[in-house]
Amino acid sequence: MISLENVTFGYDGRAPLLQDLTVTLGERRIGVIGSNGSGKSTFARLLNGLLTPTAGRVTVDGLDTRTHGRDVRRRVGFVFQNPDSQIVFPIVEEDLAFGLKPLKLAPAEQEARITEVLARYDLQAYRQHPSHALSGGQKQLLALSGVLVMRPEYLILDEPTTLLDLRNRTRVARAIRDLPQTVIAVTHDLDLLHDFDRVLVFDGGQLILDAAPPEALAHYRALMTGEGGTA
Ligand SMILES: Nc1ncnc2c1ncn2[C@@H]1O[C@H](COP(=O)(O)OP(=O)(O)OP(=O)(O)O)[C@@H](O)[C@H]1O
Repeated sequence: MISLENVTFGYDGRAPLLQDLTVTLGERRIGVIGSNGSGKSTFARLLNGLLTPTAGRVTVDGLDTRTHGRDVRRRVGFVFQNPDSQIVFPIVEEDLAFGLKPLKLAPAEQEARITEVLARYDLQAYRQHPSHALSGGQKQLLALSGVLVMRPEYLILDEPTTLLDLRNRTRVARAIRDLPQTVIAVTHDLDLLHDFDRVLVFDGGQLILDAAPPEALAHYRALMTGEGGTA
């Protein structure tokens, strides 16, 4: 369970973006939507301690992100919006192996995990390939694979499908559906959210609605298009 208690957060020298936010995230599939600049990525980064609150606290299974940052980041995997911020090694398999290092797995287990995740996203042929020479979508899949291979208990995805074609978008949607972990996905891809358990809608740094997908998506569509009523 991830809990935010009276969380306020502002970037250095700026007025608070999020103010006095209290919310508990326990469902398996939680979507986060809202206009550009509404605070979604900031919210996501608070969930694994990449950012810490200016006031209030965020806990993951009772661990405070401020005081237990390392433990929290081990439990909560984060896939960045821009895969280039995540891919650090020049060769695909090295990049996957790097994330596994701290887990100190037996070599056979490490090998099995890497092979499985590459197969899942059709990247087997790119195992020895330079990471920087992958296409944008393949990089997004590699960034996701690099986190999945560590099997964190929670997974935060910031715009996981922006660069993907329909086949890969479907793959990622299926992966999200089938993963046993809690997944919190920030997205503008509303189709992804239809079978989610819960959707949070942000606007101007405020959590304006916390509801099941039909209600949240209809509200968001009306907000964005200026049309009242349902979607
Ligand atoms: N590192 C930063 N330093 C200062 N301000 C920032 C920083 N990152 C984001 N902001 C500001 O905080 C606000 C919210 O940004 P955030 O990235 O959380 O929005 P978002 O809802 O994820 O947007 P998008 O849909 O465009 O990705 C914006 O006004 C943005 O300019």
